[in-house]
Amino acid sequence: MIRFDNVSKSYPKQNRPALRDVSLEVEKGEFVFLVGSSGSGKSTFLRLLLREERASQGQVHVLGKDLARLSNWKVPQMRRQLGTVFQDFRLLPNKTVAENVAFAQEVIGKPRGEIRKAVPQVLDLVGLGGKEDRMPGELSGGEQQRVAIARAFVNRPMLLIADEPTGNLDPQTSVGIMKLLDRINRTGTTVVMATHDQQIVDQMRKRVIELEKGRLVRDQSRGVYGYQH
Ligand SMILES: Nc1ncnc2c1ncn2[C@@H]1O[C@H](COP(=O)(O)OP(=O)(O)OP(=O)(O)O)[C@@H](O)[C@H]1O
Repeated sequence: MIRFDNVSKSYPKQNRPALRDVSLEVEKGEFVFLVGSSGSGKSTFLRLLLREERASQGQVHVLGKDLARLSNWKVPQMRRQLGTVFQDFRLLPNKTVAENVAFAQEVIGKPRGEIRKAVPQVLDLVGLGGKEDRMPGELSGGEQQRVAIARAFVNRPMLLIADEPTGNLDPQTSVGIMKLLDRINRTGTTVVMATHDQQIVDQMRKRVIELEKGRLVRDQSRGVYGYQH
């Protein structure tokens, strides 16, 4: 699903790389937490997966494709197989819950009939049945994140990328969101989630990858890497 081979990423005018010599693999169906303090490189890692950034060195493979060799016109096609969820939900404020979710299908040209069927199904799955016609501003943070997850999941992505999805939520609401992400993972969707929330990481008992100053310093399921401070 994901393979990083000796990946480094340097941004212009930064005196140290955001990622340094990172190698790892994530298999289909895994649930992986990406942890590390602020500035450790988590968002950079996720941006490389989405090909919003390109590696300075090494190879990034996603869904079997070497992203450096993927032509620009093929990037949207690759991204269609990925779902994304962010801390700030990123919903369209002037569209209803159902329209927000439908939009993800419209942009990839799904037929109307299919959209009409899929949207209520996925809203039921995330626990928002009956709220189809609400506007995002009328929902709690947890509900807004459920809409965002429904939107990310409606096209049945192979890989769901979540960047601090519980960052704006209280602990109880966060637990509900994590249960939902776990359910989605159990349908076969691989999940990679960056988080600062140690409590969630402890509760969920999933694979944990830790970055520190751009280096991979811990991969819980595969032993400790030999990085010395
Ligand atoms: N677009 C950019 N241009 C220049 N430097 C960047 C850019 N994005 C990130 N960086 C730098 O790269 C390093 C890693 O940042 P990154 O955002 O990947 O970390 P992070 O672990 O996601 O942090 P946070 O938890 O605060 O979101 C930091 O030193 C940051 O300043």
